[in-house]
Amino acid sequence: MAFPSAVDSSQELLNAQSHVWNLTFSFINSMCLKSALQLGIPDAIHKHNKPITLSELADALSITKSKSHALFRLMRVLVHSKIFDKVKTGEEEEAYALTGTSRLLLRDEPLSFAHFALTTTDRVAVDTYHCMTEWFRDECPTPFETKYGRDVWEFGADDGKWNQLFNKGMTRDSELVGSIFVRECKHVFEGLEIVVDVAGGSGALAKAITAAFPGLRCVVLDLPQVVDGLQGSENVSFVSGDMFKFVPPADAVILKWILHDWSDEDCLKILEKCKEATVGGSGKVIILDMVVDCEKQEHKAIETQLFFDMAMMVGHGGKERTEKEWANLFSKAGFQNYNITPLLGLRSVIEVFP
Ligand SMILES: C[S@@+](CC[C@H](N)C(=O)[O-])C[C@H]1O[C@@H](n2cnc3c(N)ncnc32)[C@H](O)[C@@H]1O
Ligand SMILES: O=c1cc(-c2ccc(O)c(O)c2)oc2c(O)c(O)ccc12
Repeated sequence: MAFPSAVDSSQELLNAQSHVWNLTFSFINSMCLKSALQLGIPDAIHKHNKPITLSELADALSITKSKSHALFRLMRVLVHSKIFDKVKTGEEEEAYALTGTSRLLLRDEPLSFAHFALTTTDRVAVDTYHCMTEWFRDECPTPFETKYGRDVWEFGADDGKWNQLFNKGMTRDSELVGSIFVRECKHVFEGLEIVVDVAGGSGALAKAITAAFPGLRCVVLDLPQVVDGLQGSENVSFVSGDMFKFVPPADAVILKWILHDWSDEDCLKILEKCKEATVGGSGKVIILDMVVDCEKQEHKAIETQLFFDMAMMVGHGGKERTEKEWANLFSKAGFQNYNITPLLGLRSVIEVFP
């Protein structure tokens, strides 16, 4: 039998096969996480107040008796991927406990990541990856459009369930990011009286900012399906509209997790509207997004950024950008200067000045 030319020993062949097996089954990690969230495993362990045994967990989740061995196997994968911990509670007995990761997955915690994980693993999003190959050969802007015949925002206007799931995931992320942003980046808000959060979703970031800086007013601009019916407050107001057409005037404009959704061409249009909005072009734009760096970061962080980049390509026709790509964009949009402050894990605050 002829071996492929790059594989010149049995050991290398077996390693290569194992590597391919691992990659082809990698989606199982996402699907096990999704199932754990849908079954409510993190919440059941939390509610138990101490490590929970398999049979206690099966009872708490109302698992069909004959499936309890399947639950053991699901938990084994989740312990392996460090979502849960397995601890000894007696001579023989073992029980499951939460880890730092699963604490973030509790549904009703203020900074829960559960809704976000349920959005990215939802069938609506996952099915688009099956269309990547078809998309490479068709004329559609994104695999999302190859699959659904319209873009993700038009889809959200039609599909209330997806719209709600997506917005809830974003809201929780903005609560998490907002709490850190206002604590770590006070300097960003100095001298500002009114800011617009462009495509600011349901206003979670605006609420965090105005709570931390009571002298500040924040206008949240987003599409009708997101902001219609939302109640403002003394310092937060909602405007329904299209950021490609009009951005309300302000001292500064915030764009959190917006520009990575769009192509360079669309980003230039958005930045142009933002520039016009900042008092005749003299205010700054505050961007919260990733700055990709494939040299300085460690392997897993790079992989996460590359996954995000694919998600942006598949879902939106957007991309994650390196500092050089950001700088290029700012210069083309007519800005003179920028300043990057790493904020939270993989994301940074980028202040852009006219
Ligand atoms: C990825 S979400 C980010 C939401 C929010 N900034 C956050 O980080 O939680 C992108 C947002 O852009 C909004 N959006 C998309 N197209 C828009 C447009 N043309 N004008 C205004 N908002 C838009 C979506 O409705 C959505 O809320
Ligand atoms: O994790 C995300 C996932 C997606 C997403 C949407 C539709 C899809 O079909 C898809 O495959 C992925 O959208 C995001 C987004 O728009 C953000 O700004 C930030 C994070 C995400």
